[in-house]
Amino acid sequence: MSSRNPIIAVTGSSGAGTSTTTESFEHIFRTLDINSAKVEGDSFHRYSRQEMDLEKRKAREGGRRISYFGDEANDFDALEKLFCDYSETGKGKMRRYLHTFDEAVPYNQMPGTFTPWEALGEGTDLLFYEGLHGGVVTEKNNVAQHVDLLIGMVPIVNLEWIQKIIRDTNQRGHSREAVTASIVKSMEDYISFITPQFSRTHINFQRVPTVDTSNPFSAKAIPSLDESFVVIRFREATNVDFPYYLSMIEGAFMSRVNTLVVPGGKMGLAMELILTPLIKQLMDRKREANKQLDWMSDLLP
Ligand SMILES: Nc1ncnc2c1ncn2[C@@H]1O[C@H](COP(=O)(O)OP(=O)(O)OP(=O)(O)O)[C@@H](O)[C@H]1O
Ligand SMILES: O=C(CO)[C@H](O)[C@H](O)COP(=O)(O)O
Repeated sequence: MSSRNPIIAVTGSSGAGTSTTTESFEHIFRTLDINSAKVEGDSFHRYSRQEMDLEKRKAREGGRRISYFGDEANDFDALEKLFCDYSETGKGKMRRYLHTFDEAVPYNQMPGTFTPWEALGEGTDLLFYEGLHGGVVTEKNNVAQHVDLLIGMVPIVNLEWIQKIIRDTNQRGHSREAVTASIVKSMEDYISFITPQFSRTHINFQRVPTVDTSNPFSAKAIPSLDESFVVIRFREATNVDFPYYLSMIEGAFMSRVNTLVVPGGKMGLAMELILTPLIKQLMDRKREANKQLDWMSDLLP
Protein backbone atom coordinates (compact mmCIF):
# COMPACT_ATOMS: atom_id res chain seq x y z
CA MET A 1 0.00 0.00 0.00
CA SER A 2 1.20 3.46 -0.74
CA SER A 3 -0.27 6.89 -0.22
CA ARG A 4 1.91 8.40 -2.93
CA ASN A 5 1.31 5.74 -5.61
CA PRO A 6 -2.04 4.06 -4.98
CA ILE A 7 -3.15 0.82 -6.62
CA ILE A 8 -6.75 -0.08 -7.43
CA ALA A 9 -7.44 -3.70 -8.42
CA VAL A 10 -10.61 -5.23 -9.80
CA THR A 11 -10.28 -8.95 -9.41
CA GLY A 12 -12.47 -11.69 -10.83
CA SER A 13 -12.50 -14.97 -12.66
CA SER A 14 -12.38 -15.42 -16.42
CA GLY A 15 -15.64 -14.03 -17.79
CA ALA A 16 -16.63 -12.34 -14.54
CA GLY A 17 -16.77 -8.95 -16.23
CA THR A 18 -13.61 -7.24 -14.97
CA SER A 19 -12.84 -5.83 -18.45
CA THR A 20 -16.44 -4.71 -18.94
CA THR A 21 -16.58 -2.86 -15.62
CA THR A 22 -13.31 -1.12 -16.41
CA GLU A 23 -15.47 1.33 -18.41
CA SER A 24 -17.11 2.50 -15.18
CA PHE A 25 -13.68 3.09 -13.63
CA GLU A 26 -12.46 4.95 -16.71
CA HIS A 27 -15.53 7.16 -16.49
CA ILE A 28 -14.75 7.95 -12.84
CA PHE A 29 -11.07 8.61 -13.69
CA ARG A 30 -12.15 11.06 -16.41
CA THR A 31 -14.54 12.83 -14.02
CA LEU A 32 -11.83 13.19 -11.36
CA ASP A 33 -9.18 14.08 -13.95
CA ILE A 34 -7.06 11.08 -12.99
CA ASN A 35 -4.37 9.74 -15.29
CA SER A 36 -4.21 5.97 -14.63
CA ALA A 37 -1.73 3.30 -15.67
CA LYS A 38 -3.88 0.36 -16.79
CA VAL A 39 -2.74 -3.24 -16.44
CA GLU A 40 -4.55 -6.37 -17.62
CA GLY A 41 -4.12 -9.47 -15.45
CA ASP A 42 -3.77 -11.81 -18.42
CA SER A 43 -0.40 -10.14 -19.17
CA PHE A 44 0.97 -12.14 -16.27
CA HIS A 45 0.24 -15.51 -17.85
CA ARG A 46 3.51 -17.41 -18.05
CA TYR A 47 2.80 -18.95 -21.45
CA SER A 48 1.53 -17.97 -24.88
CA ARG A 49 -1.53 -19.92 -26.11
CA GLN A 50 0.67 -22.35 -28.02
CA GLU A 51 3.02 -22.88 -25.08
CA MET A 52 0.05 -23.34 -22.75
CA ASP A 53 -1.39 -26.06 -24.99
CA LEU A 54 1.96 -27.83 -24.72
CA GLU A 55 2.09 -27.37 -20.93
CA LYS A 56 -1.44 -28.73 -20.62
CA ARG A 57 -0.46 -31.80 -22.66
CA LYS A 58 2.68 -32.35 -20.54
CA ALA A 59 0.66 -31.98 -17.33
CA ARG A 60 -1.98 -34.44 -18.60
CA GLU A 61 0.71 -36.98 -19.45
CA GLY A 62 2.16 -36.55 -15.95
CA GLY A 63 -1.30 -37.03 -14.39
CA ARG A 64 -1.54 -33.35 -13.37
CA ARG A 65 -3.63 -30.35 -14.39
CA ILE A 66 -2.56 -26.83 -15.18
CA SER A 67 -5.00 -23.93 -15.57
CA TYR A 68 -5.01 -20.18 -16.15
CA PHE A 69 -6.16 -19.70 -12.56
CA GLY A 70 -3.10 -21.18 -10.86
CA ASP A 71 0.46 -20.25 -9.94
CA GLU A 72 2.01 -22.59 -12.48
CA ALA A 73 0.51 -20.76 -15.46
CA ASN A 74 0.88 -17.25 -14.04
CA ASP A 75 3.93 -15.33 -12.92
CA PHE A 76 2.87 -14.07 -9.47
CA ASP A 77 6.47 -12.93 -8.80
CA ALA A 78 6.24 -10.51 -11.74
CA LEU A 79 2.77 -9.33 -10.69
CA GLU A 80 3.85 -8.72 -7.11
CA LYS A 81 7.00 -6.98 -8.34
CA LEU A 82 4.95 -4.63 -10.51
CA PHE A 83 2.67 -3.73 -7.58
CA CYS A 84 5.65 -3.32 -5.26
CA ASP A 85 7.63 -1.21 -7.78
CA TYR A 86 4.64 0.97 -8.59
CA SER A 87 3.85 1.64 -4.92
CA GLU A 88 7.45 2.59 -4.25
CA THR A 89 8.36 4.47 -7.42
CA GLY A 90 5.18 5.08 -9.44
CA LYS A 91 6.71 3.05 -12.26
CA GLY A 92 6.87 -0.55 -13.45
CA LYS A 93 6.75 -2.85 -16.47
CA MET A 94 3.77 -4.19 -18.36
CA ARG A 95 2.80 -6.09 -21.49
CA ARG A 96 -0.46 -7.35 -23.01
CA TYR A 97 -1.80 -10.80 -23.82
CA LEU A 98 -3.56 -10.55 -27.17
CA HIS A 99 -6.68 -12.73 -27.21
CA THR A 100 -8.24 -11.95 -30.57
CA PHE A 101 -7.26 -10.99 -34.10
CA ASP A 102 -8.77 -7.55 -33.47
CA GLU A 103 -6.35 -7.09 -30.57
CA ALA A 104 -3.37 -8.73 -32.29
CA VAL A 105 -3.44 -7.13 -35.76
CA PRO A 106 -2.36 -3.63 -34.65
CA TYR A 107 0.76 -5.24 -33.16
CA ASN A 108 1.37 -7.38 -36.24
CA GLN A 109 1.14 -10.44 -34.00
CA MET A 110 -1.02 -13.56 -33.70
CA PRO A 111 -3.77 -14.04 -31.08
CA GLY A 112 -2.51 -15.87 -28.00
CA THR A 113 0.83 -14.03 -27.92
CA PHE A 114 2.27 -11.28 -25.73
CA THR A 115 3.35 -7.80 -26.68
CA PRO A 116 6.92 -6.93 -25.59
CA TRP A 117 7.36 -5.67 -22.01
CA GLU A 118 7.28 -1.88 -21.83
CA ALA A 119 7.69 0.76 -19.16
CA LEU A 120 4.54 2.07 -17.55
CA GLY A 121 3.66 4.58 -14.94
CA GLU A 122 5.62 7.73 -15.81
CA GLY A 123 3.45 10.68 -14.80
CA THR A 124 0.45 8.59 -13.74
CA ASP A 125 -1.68 9.19 -10.66
CA LEU A 126 -2.51 5.58 -9.85
CA LEU A 127 -2.22 2.00 -11.10
CA PHE A 128 -5.42 0.30 -12.20
CA TYR A 129 -5.30 -3.53 -12.47
CA GLU A 130 -8.14 -5.65 -13.80
CA GLY A 131 -7.84 -9.41 -13.98
CA LEU A 132 -7.66 -12.75 -12.26
CA HIS A 133 -5.26 -12.21 -9.39
CA GLY A 134 -5.41 -8.68 -7.92
CA GLY A 135 -6.04 -10.10 -4.45
CA VAL A 136 -4.05 -13.30 -4.62
CA VAL A 137 -2.06 -14.62 -1.66
CA THR A 138 0.03 -17.80 -1.85
CA GLU A 139 2.79 -19.24 0.33
CA LYS A 140 5.29 -17.38 -1.82
CA ASN A 141 3.49 -14.22 -2.90
CA ASN A 142 1.22 -11.65 -1.35
CA VAL A 143 -0.17 -9.49 -4.13
CA ALA A 144 -3.16 -8.29 -2.08
CA GLN A 145 -1.00 -6.48 0.49
CA HIS A 146 0.02 -3.85 -2.10
CA VAL A 147 -3.52 -2.94 -3.15
CA ASP A 148 -5.17 0.17 -1.70
CA LEU A 149 -8.66 -0.48 -3.06
CA LEU A 150 -9.53 -4.09 -3.91
CA ILE A 151 -12.83 -4.75 -5.67
CA GLY A 152 -14.27 -8.20 -6.39
CA MET A 153 -16.28 -8.70 -9.57
CA VAL A 154 -17.99 -11.98 -9.03
CA PRO A 155 -21.24 -12.99 -10.71
CA ILE A 156 -22.89 -16.14 -9.33
CA VAL A 157 -21.07 -19.03 -10.89
CA ASN A 158 -23.73 -20.08 -13.43
CA LEU A 159 -23.79 -16.56 -14.81
CA GLU A 160 -19.98 -16.39 -14.81
CA TRP A 161 -19.83 -19.56 -16.88
CA ILE A 162 -22.50 -18.29 -19.32
CA GLN A 163 -20.53 -15.04 -19.75
CA LYS A 164 -17.30 -16.98 -20.30
CA ILE A 165 -18.78 -19.54 -22.71
CA ILE A 166 -20.55 -16.94 -24.84
CA ARG A 167 -17.57 -14.54 -24.90
CA ASP A 168 -14.99 -17.28 -25.60
CA THR A 169 -17.05 -18.87 -28.41
CA ASN A 170 -18.15 -15.60 -30.04
CA GLN A 171 -15.00 -13.53 -29.67
CA ARG A 172 -12.03 -15.79 -28.93
CA GLY A 173 -12.62 -18.55 -31.46
CA HIS A 174 -12.98 -21.47 -29.01
CA SER A 175 -15.58 -24.24 -29.30
CA ARG A 176 -18.29 -24.65 -26.64
CA GLU A 177 -16.83 -28.08 -25.79
CA ALA A 178 -13.31 -26.65 -25.32
CA VAL A 179 -14.56 -23.88 -23.02
CA THR A 180 -16.63 -26.35 -20.99
CA ALA A 181 -13.61 -28.65 -20.66
CA SER A 182 -11.43 -25.75 -19.51
CA ILE A 183 -14.00 -24.82 -16.82
CA VAL A 184 -13.96 -28.41 -15.54
CA LYS A 185 -10.17 -28.65 -15.55
CA SER A 186 -9.72 -25.29 -13.83
CA MET A 187 -12.00 -26.10 -10.90
CA GLU A 188 -9.31 -27.00 -8.37
CA ASP A 189 -7.30 -23.83 -9.09
CA TYR A 190 -10.54 -21.81 -9.11
CA ILE A 191 -11.16 -22.87 -5.53
CA SER A 192 -7.51 -22.51 -4.43
CA PHE A 193 -6.58 -19.23 -6.13
CA ILE A 194 -9.68 -17.33 -7.31
CA THR A 195 -12.41 -17.57 -4.67
CA PRO A 196 -10.27 -16.83 -1.56
CA GLN A 197 -9.60 -13.38 -2.99
CA PHE A 198 -13.23 -12.35 -2.44
CA SER A 199 -12.74 -12.54 1.32
CA ARG A 200 -9.91 -10.00 1.06
CA THR A 201 -11.75 -7.42 -1.06
CA HIS A 202 -13.04 -4.11 0.27
CA ILE A 203 -16.22 -4.42 -1.83
CA ASN A 204 -17.69 -7.25 -3.92
CA PHE A 205 -20.15 -6.71 -6.77
CA GLN A 206 -22.05 -9.94 -7.36
CA ARG A 207 -24.48 -10.05 -10.30
CA VAL A 208 -27.39 -12.44 -9.68
CA PRO A 209 -29.71 -13.18 -12.62
CA THR A 210 -33.49 -13.29 -12.16
CA VAL A 211 -33.93 -15.60 -15.18
CA ASP A 212 -33.30 -19.34 -15.28
CA THR A 213 -29.60 -20.11 -15.66
CA SER A 214 -29.79 -23.65 -14.34
CA ASN A 215 -28.02 -25.11 -17.36
CA PRO A 216 -25.29 -22.59 -18.15
CA PHE A 217 -23.77 -24.96 -20.72
CA SER A 218 -26.79 -24.67 -23.02
CA ALA A 219 -27.42 -20.92 -22.60
CA LYS A 220 -27.70 -18.99 -25.86
CA ALA A 221 -27.42 -15.47 -24.45
CA ILE A 222 -26.08 -13.59 -21.45
CA PRO A 223 -28.89 -12.42 -19.13
CA SER A 224 -29.11 -8.65 -19.47
CA LEU A 225 -28.56 -6.15 -16.69
CA ASP A 226 -32.33 -5.66 -16.48
CA GLU A 227 -32.68 -9.40 -15.91
CA SER A 228 -30.51 -9.27 -12.81
CA PHE A 229 -29.78 -7.73 -9.45
CA VAL A 230 -26.38 -6.77 -8.11
CA VAL A 231 -25.49 -7.70 -4.54
CA ILE A 232 -22.90 -5.27 -3.16
CA ARG A 233 -21.07 -6.40 -0.03
CA PHE A 234 -18.87 -3.99 1.96
CA ARG A 235 -16.15 -5.42 4.18
CA GLU A 236 -16.45 -2.53 6.63
CA ALA A 237 -20.03 -1.42 7.16
CA THR A 238 -19.02 1.55 9.31
CA ASN A 239 -18.49 4.80 7.37
CA VAL A 240 -20.65 3.54 4.49
CA ASP A 241 -23.48 5.96 3.71
CA PHE A 242 -26.19 3.37 3.04
CA PRO A 243 -29.10 5.85 3.48
CA TYR A 244 -27.57 8.01 0.71
CA TYR A 245 -27.27 5.05 -1.68
CA LEU A 246 -30.84 3.94 -0.89
CA SER A 247 -32.14 7.43 -1.61
CA MET A 248 -30.17 7.80 -4.86
CA ILE A 249 -30.70 4.35 -6.40
CA GLU A 250 -34.29 3.56 -7.25
CA GLY A 251 -35.23 0.00 -6.28
CA ALA A 252 -32.21 -0.49 -3.99
CA PHE A 253 -32.58 -2.27 -0.67
CA MET A 254 -30.43 -3.69 2.14
CA SER A 255 -30.29 -7.47 2.56
CA ARG A 256 -27.81 -7.43 5.46
CA VAL A 257 -26.19 -4.72 7.56
CA ASN A 258 -23.21 -4.64 5.17
CA THR A 259 -25.02 -5.55 1.94
CA LEU A 260 -26.81 -3.33 -0.56
CA VAL A 261 -28.83 -4.81 -3.43
CA VAL A 262 -29.50 -2.77 -6.58
CA PRO A 263 -31.41 -3.54 -9.78
CA GLY A 264 -28.96 -4.68 -12.48
CA GLY A 265 -29.69 -1.65 -14.65
CA LYS A 266 -28.39 0.56 -11.83
CA MET A 267 -25.03 -1.22 -11.55
CA GLY A 268 -23.13 1.58 -13.34
CA LEU A 269 -24.75 4.27 -11.19
CA ALA A 270 -24.09 2.27 -8.01
CA MET A 271 -20.44 1.79 -8.94
CA GLU A 272 -20.07 5.49 -9.61
CA LEU A 273 -21.77 6.56 -6.37
CA ILE A 274 -19.82 4.09 -4.24
CA LEU A 275 -16.40 4.23 -5.87
CA THR A 276 -16.04 7.94 -6.70
CA PRO A 277 -15.62 9.09 -3.07
CA LEU A 278 -13.23 6.19 -2.33
CA ILE A 279 -11.04 7.02 -5.32
CA LYS A 280 -11.20 10.70 -4.41
CA GLN A 281 -9.97 9.78 -0.91
CA LEU A 282 -6.99 7.94 -2.41
CA MET A 283 -6.14 11.01 -4.48
CA ASP A 284 -6.47 13.33 -1.45
CA ARG A 285 -4.12 11.04 0.50
CA LYS A 286 -1.68 11.08 -2.41
CA ARG A 287 -1.71 14.89 -2.59
CA GLU A 288 -1.16 15.10 1.18
CA ALA A 289 1.75 12.60 1.07
CA ASN A 290 3.37 14.50 -1.81
CA LYS A 291 2.99 17.79 0.06
CA GLN A 292 4.71 16.29 3.12
CA LEU A 293 7.51 14.95 0.96
CA ASP A 294 8.02 18.38 -0.67
CA TRP A 295 7.98 19.97 2.76
CA MET A 296 10.59 17.50 4.07
CA SER A 297 12.85 17.94 1.05
CA ASP A 298 12.66 21.73 1.56
CA LEU A 299 14.09 21.17 5.06
CA LEU A 300 17.07 19.23 3.75
CA PRO A 301 20.24 21.26 3.26
N1 LIG B 1 -22.75 -6.66 -16.31
C1 LIG B 1 -22.79 -7.32 -17.44
N2 LIG B 1 -23.93 -7.41 -18.16
C2 LIG B 1 -23.97 -8.12 -19.31
N3 LIG B 1 -22.92 -8.75 -19.85
C3 LIG B 1 -21.78 -8.67 -19.17
C4 LIG B 1 -21.63 -7.96 -17.94
N4 LIG B 1 -20.35 -8.08 -17.52
C5 LIG B 1 -19.72 -8.85 -18.43
N5 LIG B 1 -20.56 -9.17 -19.42
C6 LIG B 1 -20.23 -9.97 -20.60
O1 LIG B 1 -19.55 -11.13 -20.13
C7 LIG B 1 -18.46 -11.44 -20.97
C8 LIG B 1 -17.18 -11.51 -20.15
O2 LIG B 1 -16.89 -10.21 -19.67
P1 LIG B 1 -15.40 -9.64 -19.62
O3 LIG B 1 -14.72 -9.88 -20.93
O4 LIG B 1 -15.49 -8.25 -19.09
O5 LIG B 1 -14.80 -10.63 -18.54
P2 LIG B 1 -13.37 -10.63 -17.87
O6 LIG B 1 -13.61 -10.75 -16.43
O7 LIG B 1 -12.58 -9.45 -18.34
O8 LIG B 1 -12.73 -11.95 -18.44
P3 LIG B 1 -11.18 -12.32 -18.80
O9 LIG B 1 -10.39 -12.13 -17.54
O10 LIG B 1 -11.32 -13.75 -19.19
O11 LIG B 1 -10.77 -11.43 -19.94
C9 LIG B 1 -18.41 -10.39 -22.07
O12 LIG B 1 -19.07 -10.92 -23.21
C10 LIG B 1 -19.22 -9.24 -21.48
O13 LIG B 1 -19.87 -8.50 -22.49
O1 LIG C 1 -9.61 -15.28 -19.92
C1 LIG C 1 -8.71 -16.04 -19.67
C2 LIG C 1 -8.10 -16.02 -18.36
O2 LIG C 1 -8.49 -14.81 -17.73
C3 LIG C 1 -8.26 -16.95 -20.73
O3 LIG C 1 -8.71 -18.23 -20.48
C4 LIG C 1 -6.75 -16.91 -20.89
O4 LIG C 1 -6.31 -15.56 -20.88
C5 LIG C 1 -6.35 -17.55 -22.21
O5 LIG C 1 -6.90 -16.81 -23.25
P1 LIG C 1 -7.12 -17.45 -24.70
O6 LIG C 1 -8.11 -18.56 -24.53
O7 LIG C 1 -7.66 -16.28 -25.50
O8 LIG C 1 -5.78 -17.92 -25.17
